[in-house]
Amino acid sequence: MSKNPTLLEVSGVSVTFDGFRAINNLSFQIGSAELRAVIGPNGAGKTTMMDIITGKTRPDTGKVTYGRPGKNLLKMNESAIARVGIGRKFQRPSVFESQTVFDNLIMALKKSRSPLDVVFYRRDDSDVSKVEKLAAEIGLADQLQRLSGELSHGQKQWLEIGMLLAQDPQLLLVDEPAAGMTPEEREKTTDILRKAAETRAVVVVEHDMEFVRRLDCRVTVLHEGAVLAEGSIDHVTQDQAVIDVYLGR
Ligand SMILES: Nc1ncnc2c1ncn2[C@@H]1O[C@H](COP(=O)(O)OP(=O)(O)OP(=O)(O)O)[C@@H](O)[C@H]1O
Repeated sequence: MSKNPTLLEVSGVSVTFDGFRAINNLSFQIGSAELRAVIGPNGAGKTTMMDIITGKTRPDTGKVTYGRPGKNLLKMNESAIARVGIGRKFQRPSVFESQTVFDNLIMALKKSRSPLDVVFYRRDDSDVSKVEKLAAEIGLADQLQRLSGELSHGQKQWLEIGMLLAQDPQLLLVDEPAAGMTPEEREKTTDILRKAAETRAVVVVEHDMEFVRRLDCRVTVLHEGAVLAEGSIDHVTQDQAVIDVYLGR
C-alpha cells in the first residue's frame, strides 16, 4: 500500500456560470499527508475549485471523492463536508478580536457543544494542554493571554490556522495565507503549513511564487479551469505552457 494514499480525488469536474466554463474537466488528487500549492493566473478557477470541494458550488459534471472508503462529497452539504474533516481558511482572518488567543483556541476545539456549554464552560486540563500545544504549533505560545485584536496581521492569520487545526481537519484548504505579511511572517507561515501537512493534507492557493518556492512541495498550475502542469516548482516554472500563460498576459 502507498505510504501516502489518496485522500481527495477530483475527477472530470466541470462548472459553468451563465454559459462560461469556469472549471473545465478538472482532475487531480491529493495525498493524505501532503502539502500542495495551487497556483494560476486570475480567473484560473482556484476559488471555484475550493468552493466545489467544500460544497459551496455544485459542479455540472464530474466526481469528488474523499477519504477511505471514498465518500462522494457532491452528495453532501457544506456542514456535512466540514464534519468529515475538511477545513477552509479564507483570506481575511475572522478571529474573535475581543477574546484572548487562549479563548479563541479553546472555543475552537473539536467538541460537541451546545450554546449553554459554551456559556458555562469550565476549564478542563486536557483542553488546556491541547491549546498550549496548538499555540506552540502556530508560534503564539507566548501570546496566549493577549487580546486577539492586538495581534499583528500575521499573528491573526496564524491564530486562525490554529483555530482550524483545533478542529483536527484531515484536509485543510488555505487561501493566500501570505497576503499582506512581512517577509519574516511569511517564513514562519511556511513553517506552520509544512508542519501541519506532516499529519494531514494542506492545500495552499497562493499567488506569491517566492512563497510557493519556500513551501517546497508539489505544485498544481490551474489555467482556464483545468490543470496545466503539475510537479515541483522548478518543473512547473520551466514548463513552456506555464511560461506562455504567465508571460502572455
Ligand atoms: N458565481 C459566479 N458567476 C459567474 N462567474 C463566476 C462565478 N464565480 C466565478 N466566476 C468566474 O469563473 C472564473 C474562475 O473564477 P475563480 O474565482 O475561481 O478564479 P481564481 O483562480 O480564484 O481567480 P483569482 O486568482 O482572481 O482569485 C472567473 O472568470 C470568474 O469570473
